[in-house]
Amino acid sequence: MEAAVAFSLNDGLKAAKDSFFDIILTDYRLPDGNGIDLLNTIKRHSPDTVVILMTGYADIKIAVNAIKMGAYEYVAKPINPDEIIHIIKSGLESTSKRVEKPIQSKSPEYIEGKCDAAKKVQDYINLVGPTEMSVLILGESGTGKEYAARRIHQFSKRKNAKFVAVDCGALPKDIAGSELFGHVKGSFTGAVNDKIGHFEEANGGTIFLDEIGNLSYDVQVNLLRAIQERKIRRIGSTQETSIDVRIISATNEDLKNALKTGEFREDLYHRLNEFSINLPPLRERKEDLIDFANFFKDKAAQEFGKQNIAFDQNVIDVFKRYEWPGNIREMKNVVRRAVLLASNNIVTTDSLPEEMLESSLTPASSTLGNETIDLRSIKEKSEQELIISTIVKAKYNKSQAAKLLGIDRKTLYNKLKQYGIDI
Ligand SMILES: Nc1ncnc2c1ncn2[C@@H]1O[C@H](COP(=O)(O)OP(=O)(O)OP(=O)(O)O)[C@@H](O)[C@H]1O
Repeated sequence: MEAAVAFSLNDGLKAAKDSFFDIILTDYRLPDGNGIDLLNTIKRHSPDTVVILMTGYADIKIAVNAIKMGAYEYVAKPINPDEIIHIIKSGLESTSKRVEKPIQSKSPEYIEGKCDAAKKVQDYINLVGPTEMSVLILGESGTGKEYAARRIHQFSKRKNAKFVAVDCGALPKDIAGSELFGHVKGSFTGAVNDKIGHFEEANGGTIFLDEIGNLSYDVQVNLLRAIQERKIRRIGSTQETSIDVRIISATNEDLKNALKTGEFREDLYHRLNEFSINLPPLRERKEDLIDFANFFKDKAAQEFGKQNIAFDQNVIDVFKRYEWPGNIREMKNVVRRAVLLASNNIVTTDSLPEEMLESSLTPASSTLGNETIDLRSIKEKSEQELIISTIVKAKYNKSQAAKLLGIDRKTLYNKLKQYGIDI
């Protein structure tokens, strides 16, 4: 296998135009653009190329978005060689599987959760599943909207028919209509064959439209017609085909604004939203956090052939304090990576991204708000920050941290208590 190196977005795109790449590793920040620009162009011209995005912590939200736009994986810096090799291998395997894999995939294992919000979600899924209602699932990125949609499908009479998931956010605008409704040969440049769309493919089953906020106005019009008339017309065709598809859609943005500005059609919104379900972010699912962590740990252990892996208590503490902006998906990635890196069967904070440790340690008292800042509070604030960064540096070993700070262990504990730092 050959590798090519490019140092800018333009050089990378040029190389990708000249030859086919199985896999592309790109930084998010490039001198003349960013990795998302690269991803967009690559996915358009070469959908089978696996794209892996490398990113610093501050870009994690962008990275989560990148996954939705078709990136195979994102890797937080600093890059660990074992980890990147593993990801490249599984990325390459995924392309070879993709060729023969039908779009409908078998239902993944599902954690219901026991916190109140999760129980409510489960009750709603049980209730609405067997009906024919269109369901709109709301929730931040990575909260499990697609998983919930599959669950609804499983609880429906359509469970033996197809569940077709379409990420509307990843559909290039100019081909979205053809992807959803199909086209006939010659209807536009590039339409070299007749093609059935996702709606026809899902006939008799359920279609899951993720990121509906991204659908262009034209596609919204066609979608509304498909719902109202239960018929679709392939692009370039005069013939209509009857379809019987249940629609579940999802969005992680507040559509209210798009409705107000007219970017999203209100009539379509009401058709899609006969019933809505709100998925809570992971940071609000404290009771379920450890169940998820253990679930992903066991899965990763199985994947990497490791046995009896356990979390160190400090890891659990960090998990509980961290905000999880990428929600369940982020946890899955963090745990999978940590299990891969774990030595001696214990996942320690050494295997967590450093930035995650730091951000989970910000003490509540560091937000000084609009209070008058006096010399004492400034001194105390820098003392707190120094204590925290030293504890992180000492990998949570408090004796070591005390030594580095030039104080004894007891004084360190007193300071932690005084500042309310719970490590
Ligand atoms: N209830 C669950 N049980 C087990 N794993 C889950 C559950 N919910 C989500 N996950 C895991 O989290 C990942 C992200 O879930 P999913 O793709 O459903 O999120 P999403 O909200 O649709 O994300 P996006 O907004 O980015 O499309 C899944 O791949 C799965 O591994």
